[in-house]
Amino acid sequence: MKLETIDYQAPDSAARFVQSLRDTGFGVLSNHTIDKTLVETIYSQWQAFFNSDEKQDFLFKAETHDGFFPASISETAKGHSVKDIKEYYHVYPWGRIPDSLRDNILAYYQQANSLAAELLSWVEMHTPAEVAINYSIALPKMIEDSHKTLLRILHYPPMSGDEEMGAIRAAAHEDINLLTVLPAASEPGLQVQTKTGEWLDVPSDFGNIIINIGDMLQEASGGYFPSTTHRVINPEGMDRNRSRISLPLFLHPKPEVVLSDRYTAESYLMERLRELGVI
Ligand SMILES: O=C(O)CCC(=O)C(=O)O
Ligand SMILES: [Fe+2]
Repeated sequence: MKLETIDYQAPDSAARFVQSLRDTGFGVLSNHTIDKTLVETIYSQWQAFFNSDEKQDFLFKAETHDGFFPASISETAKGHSVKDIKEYYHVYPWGRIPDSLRDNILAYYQQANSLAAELLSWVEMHTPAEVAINYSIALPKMIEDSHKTLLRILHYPPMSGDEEMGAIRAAAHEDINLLTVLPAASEPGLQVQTKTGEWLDVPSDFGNIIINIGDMLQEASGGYFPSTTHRVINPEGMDRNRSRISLPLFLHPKPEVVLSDRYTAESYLMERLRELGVI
């Protein structure tokens, strides 16, 4: 298995992109619509925010899940017992955002959300009829005006040397949502698991956009589109002293959207959050 980078502007990009999602759960796009300078500015602004004490004024609210999640309460991946080495901030357009960071991060949210809607229409277009018949509504419609789509700014701090045994930046997991869109992070480390169990580096050239399938699309497509396991490994050598910032947008349908005979988006999300121990 190989993850090749697909030129978003190429004539056959939609077909190649959807084939890549189908084969690996991942797709990597170059030459896309997201403003790279904006991403760079966001990385440096949020690095400064995570380095400051201001983050403590934005501690997440348990009822709404917007705001800052410190490393001490950050996630333990499903099936794992050791916490990930990360802290993060949840941005929703309706949620709390520090004033000085608001304009850029919301501009990014809009850009990533529109690209994601287009990519979902590519997925819809290249879904075989016998699978598409089970989509309760068109995939791009599922996320239209959704208040649930979440932009997470992740900060993986430099390694201190006293991390818990076995802890890594992000333990192996699958995403819960429909699709995840993220710009290649400020440092490498993201890996995807192949069908035969090996770990493959996701190309991390700055400027590329990485897209992966989440469990909700797997559920809605009756398993046709696989939600693949991925993780973020710890840096080695001199890179241990470096932080890593990444910016995944998790596309979530409106709560009432029917995913399958078994689940709506809301019932699916609640079940998964309970398993994660975050509600
Ligand atoms: O930091 C990354 O590159 C990926 C993070 C991730 O997989 C997640 O937050 O679900
Ligand atoms: Fe993930």
